[in-house]
Amino acid sequence: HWGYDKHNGPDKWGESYPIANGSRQSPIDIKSSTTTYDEKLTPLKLKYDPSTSLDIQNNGHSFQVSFVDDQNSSTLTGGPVTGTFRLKQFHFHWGSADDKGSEHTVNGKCYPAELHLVHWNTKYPSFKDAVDKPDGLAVVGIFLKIGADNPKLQKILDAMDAIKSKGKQTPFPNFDPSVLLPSSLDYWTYLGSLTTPPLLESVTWIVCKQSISVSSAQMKRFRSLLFSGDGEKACCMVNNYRPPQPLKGRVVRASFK
Ligand SMILES: NS(=O)(=O)c1ccc2o/c(=N\O)[nH]c2c1
Ligand SMILES: [Zn+2]
Repeated sequence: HWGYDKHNGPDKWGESYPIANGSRQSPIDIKSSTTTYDEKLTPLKLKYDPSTSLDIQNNGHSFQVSFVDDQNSSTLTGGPVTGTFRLKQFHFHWGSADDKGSEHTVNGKCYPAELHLVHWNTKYPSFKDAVDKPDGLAVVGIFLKIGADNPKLQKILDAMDAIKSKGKQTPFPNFDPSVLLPSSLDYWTYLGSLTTPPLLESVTWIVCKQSISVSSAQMKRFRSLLFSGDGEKACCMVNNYRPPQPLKGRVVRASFK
């Protein structure tokens, strides 16, 4: 099964998922000097209802908070997208140390972690129907930068003891993902893919320019999660990020000057 170590990691994914070498793969390095400001880009509108948060789980390659998505209660509209996208889940990617861990990079700079808020296009009946369509998903990426303890992460960190190993899940009610958003929603946007297998080229990426903070101590707690399941040889969940992929002629637009 795919993973992030030498024998099943990103360099090997192409053997089972040939789209790994496709024309719109993610993540990418965002070279700010080659992005183009697009005045037609409207502000991102994120409307989240905390009562839609459901549970938090360790799925063996990250941990994710899932949301009830049978109504337009938590949505993304505006920005580069047309129509209404529903929040399905959010998750993170991080490194084994503070000098790496993000998937997107900015002018070659890595961040210690990256948050992904995953939304699906309601022109399709469900996430499963949307996940393989070229306009199926919109993922908001937010960088985490080392700084002061971020109190907004506390609820997530406190739930980690209950989901230490692969397959563990626990209720996670009344969580408002808005608390994880940076103060400015200026963004870069480009057409890309899922950054994990099946690497489907269905994502409109919306990467925020402004990061949120996380402390080194808080990052250490992310790294205490396990890729492995109970009874398996313990393997720390670290470096669960795909490196930047070729741009292949794509344009990255900026919502800001
Ligand atoms: N890491 S990512 O590109 O945000 C992402 C988002 C949703 C996803 O669903 C997946 N399999 O069903 N992989 C995946 C990756
Ligand atoms: Zn992700």
